[in-house]
Amino acid sequence: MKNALERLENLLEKEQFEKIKEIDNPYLHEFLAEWIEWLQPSKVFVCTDSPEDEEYVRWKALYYGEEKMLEMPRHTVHYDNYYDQARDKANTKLLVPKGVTLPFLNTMDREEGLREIREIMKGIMRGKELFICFFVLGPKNSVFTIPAVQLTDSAYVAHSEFLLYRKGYEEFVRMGPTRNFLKFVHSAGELDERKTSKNLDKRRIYIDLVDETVYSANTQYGGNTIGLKKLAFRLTIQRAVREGWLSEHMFLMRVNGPNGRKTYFTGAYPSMCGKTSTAMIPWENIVGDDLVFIKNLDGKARAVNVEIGVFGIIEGINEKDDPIIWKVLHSPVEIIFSNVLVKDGKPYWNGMGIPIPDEGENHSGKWWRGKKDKEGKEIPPSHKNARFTVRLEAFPNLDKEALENPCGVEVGGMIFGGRDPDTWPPVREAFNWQHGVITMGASLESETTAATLGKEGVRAFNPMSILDFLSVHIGDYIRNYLEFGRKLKKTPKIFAVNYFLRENGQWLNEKLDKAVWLKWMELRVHDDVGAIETPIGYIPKYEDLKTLFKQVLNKEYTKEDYEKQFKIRIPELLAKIDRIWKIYEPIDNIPEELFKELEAEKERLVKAREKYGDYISPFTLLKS
Ligand SMILES: Nc1nc2c(ncn2[C@@H]2O[C@H](COP(=O)(O)OP(=O)(O)OP(=O)(O)O)[C@@H](O)[C@H]2O)c(=O)[nH]1
Ligand SMILES: O=C([O-])CC(=O)C(=O)O
Ligand SMILES: [Mn+2]
Repeated sequence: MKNALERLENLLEKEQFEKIKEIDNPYLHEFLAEWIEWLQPSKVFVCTDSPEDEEYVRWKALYYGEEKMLEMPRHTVHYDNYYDQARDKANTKLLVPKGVTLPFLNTMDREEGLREIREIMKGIMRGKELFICFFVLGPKNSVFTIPAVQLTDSAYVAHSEFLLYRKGYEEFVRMGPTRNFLKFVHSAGELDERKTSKNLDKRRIYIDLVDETVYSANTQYGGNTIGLKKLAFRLTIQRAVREGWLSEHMFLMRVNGPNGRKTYFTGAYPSMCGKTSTAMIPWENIVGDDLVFIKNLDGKARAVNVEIGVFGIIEGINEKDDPIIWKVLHSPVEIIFSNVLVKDGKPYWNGMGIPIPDEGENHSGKWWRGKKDKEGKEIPPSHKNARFTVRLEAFPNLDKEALENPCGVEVGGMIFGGRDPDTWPPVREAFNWQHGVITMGASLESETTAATLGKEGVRAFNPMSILDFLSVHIGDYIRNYLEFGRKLKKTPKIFAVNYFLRENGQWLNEKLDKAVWLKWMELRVHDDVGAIETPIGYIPKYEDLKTLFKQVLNKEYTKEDYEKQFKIRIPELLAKIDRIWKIYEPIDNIPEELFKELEAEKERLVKAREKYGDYISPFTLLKS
């Protein structure tokens, strides 16, 4: 039997083999040889960190038709199959050894899963080119760095990764023999004439938690295919919980306080619930918009962006609400638009605030206004989950120093939030770490969105905004969070926000109001303003918000708006605690602190109701 390197020498052209040989890692060689033999591509390309190799991938995405050029230089468009527009939860499974049970999670017996996915992927790359790419998660040369290798037959996926992640070939060369890397094997499968995945009935995303490998087949949508994004996320959550740090679905941003003070915030909101739009708010600075690692360094919580790019939702991006993104999307920096409407080489999307053509090409193929799909549903110009992929360096508001710092930035505040129509106020601060982790993070609920296949607008339990990505027992995950805070010398303050309060079908807040909540939280981190104590935490005083609304947005903030937004809604809050309690109660291995915190919060609410009634004005609490 030949060793792996000898097999690779036979499988690869000389030039490609030389690149692999540079990396002295038998575990990598074995993995590559095994999978190249199994996938049977007709051609293999190995990407080093050189600009030429990246250029090759970019060119191949056009050559194979997975991307098309747009009018603006460096802009391309990519389409996913009409039925492949979001993360496929049903076919995404965690492969676990027999006997392991993980509440809420979609698991499958590992042996059986591996057998099935291998069967699906056998020879799947015949006639296709395989790209082998190396990246790292987090900054290079740092305690946060996690290397990963991606095998894919989609030049679009590889291209996306070049925009979203730091290159890692040199890191693999430097590391030498180690098993300490994540592995991703993806094939878009057979493509139709539009170059979109055809065999959606065989779409599978299987996550092998034992071998830290993720397999993805017969799909192209980024959330199902970009290995280092949500696929790696399952693996890094497992590592984080084992090793005592946090791997989270969060943005990371700098909020600018008085006198040049810089305060960093993370924000965990579920998919399509405002991470990107918050981190991109004018006046502040973005570090990241989706994935964050947080470690205890010298007793302080320090955070890094896992990525260097944005795979952001394009719907609703307009010049007024999102001036920064708007400008970038109209400048000749490298961008992949996905699932938007294209007419005469220009991209269009729903809610862009300018007239949209009545025909063109979109995620359904040739499109005209009024076109219906097979289900009889009218097809909008762009898909709700249509996205843009771009490097952060394109943004003038990027905090470059924070992005590049190998030690990350100190976290001043951590925010949790979701789509909640009727229960939580727009912003509030937790009494302490445990109170925040339990009643804000672990109690998060949010209405479902188009980021996943299935029904939208259904209120769903989504602790820490990671339920779709969780890969460990929820009890272990929460326990790790609590312990992480206990070990810090200084804990970040915890906040909860809600941008989505509705009354009679009307939003109670405008999109930019969040700018004011951010400034308030920044002041609270440094104890610069007071607050009103309520049964569910501290809320802002009217006077402080009035000042901030004027300062930040030049808006008059009325007492009526304040009262409507910040009244304490006792029946809804109690009903929510009941729901959350019932979710956790039957599960074993939930930390007892969780039930204690919920019980205490409930008691405070019941007492307040006895004293003040069902709906309490913040002015009433201020006086008491
Ligand atoms: N009503 C309302 N909608 C908002 C607000 N902020 C963001 N949105 C909407 O939320 C959706 C976008 O959220 P993003 O910020 O792109 O989502 P994200 O959390 O980054 O999501 P992922 O990339 O899927 O993880 C868009 O449809 C926005 O219009 C707000 O303050 N009010
Ligand atoms: O991963 C994706 O598909 C995009 C994303 O950020 C999310 O869904 O949270
Ligand atoms: Mn996300």
